[in-house]
Amino acid sequence: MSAPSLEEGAAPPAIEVRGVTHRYDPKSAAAALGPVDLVVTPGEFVVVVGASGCGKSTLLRLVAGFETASEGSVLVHGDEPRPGRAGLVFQQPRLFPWRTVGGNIDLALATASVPAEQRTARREDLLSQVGLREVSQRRTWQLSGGQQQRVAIARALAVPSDLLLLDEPFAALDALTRERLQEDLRASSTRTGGTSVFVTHSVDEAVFLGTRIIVLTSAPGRIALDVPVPLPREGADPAEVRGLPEFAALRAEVGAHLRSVAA
Ligand SMILES: Nc1ncnc2c1ncn2[C@@H]1O[C@H](COP(=O)(O)OP(=O)(O)OP(=O)(O)O)[C@@H](O)[C@H]1O
Repeated sequence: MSAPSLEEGAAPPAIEVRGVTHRYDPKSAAAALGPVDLVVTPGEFVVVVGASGCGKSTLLRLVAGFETASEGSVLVHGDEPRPGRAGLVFQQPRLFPWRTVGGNIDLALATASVPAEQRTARREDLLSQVGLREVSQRRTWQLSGGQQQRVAIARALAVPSDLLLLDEPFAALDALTRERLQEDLRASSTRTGGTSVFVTHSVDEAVFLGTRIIVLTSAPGRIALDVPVPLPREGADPAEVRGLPEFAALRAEVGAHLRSVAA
């Protein structure tokens, strides 16, 4: 028996967006997004930036399986996207306020069919990752905004998924908490090697978090810039990364593109 060729054995892309245009109103000529072509390799951390209303959330919703493209196709690891396939984090944490912090994580673990006997250890591990073990018994409404967002991130990580979709998850946070969560997310995505797509309005955040940055044009969003981020990740000190000349150069390049597509 001959060995499979590389071509046959090659894993499909994490995300494959081909010729996608999306209209929320099928009768309207106005598209919310597209046409867009985008292929994301497993392990990439893609950050999407662009003017308000250009279709960033629409792109995430198509990949999450909440919307079906009006034209073109979207595949996630070679399959049709379906809700529940990817971990999701939104700007508002959307927690269950009547449950404790630990209870929110437990629910996610149960929904993800993690065996009951493994849930406690997994919950404690996730809460440690986001620095919330000491507040496990509190109700979520007793937490600060930053803590609530960390619960939402732990909950997204509770669902074993190789794909994380994040829609402006840090937008409502104070600067210090935002920086701390950016550092946690950068480190955890480097450690786990999962694929992430992250939407933000902050160019700084895009350059710090991403391994690749996509700038969309104004509505309907098309890809105006698609650049790799040439910054160290594994074991890199966040302050040093932010101070590198390459960081400043890319921030200037992405900022200039954003201004030119908004003009
Ligand atoms: N559920 C919906 N029904 C109808 N139109 C929608 C819906 N969601 C978004 N739109 C429209 O689609 C376009 C793109 O919206 P989208 O939320 O994807 O943009 P965005 O880039 O994420 O914006 P922002 O940066 O302001 O969050 C906008 O014109 C918006 O009004």
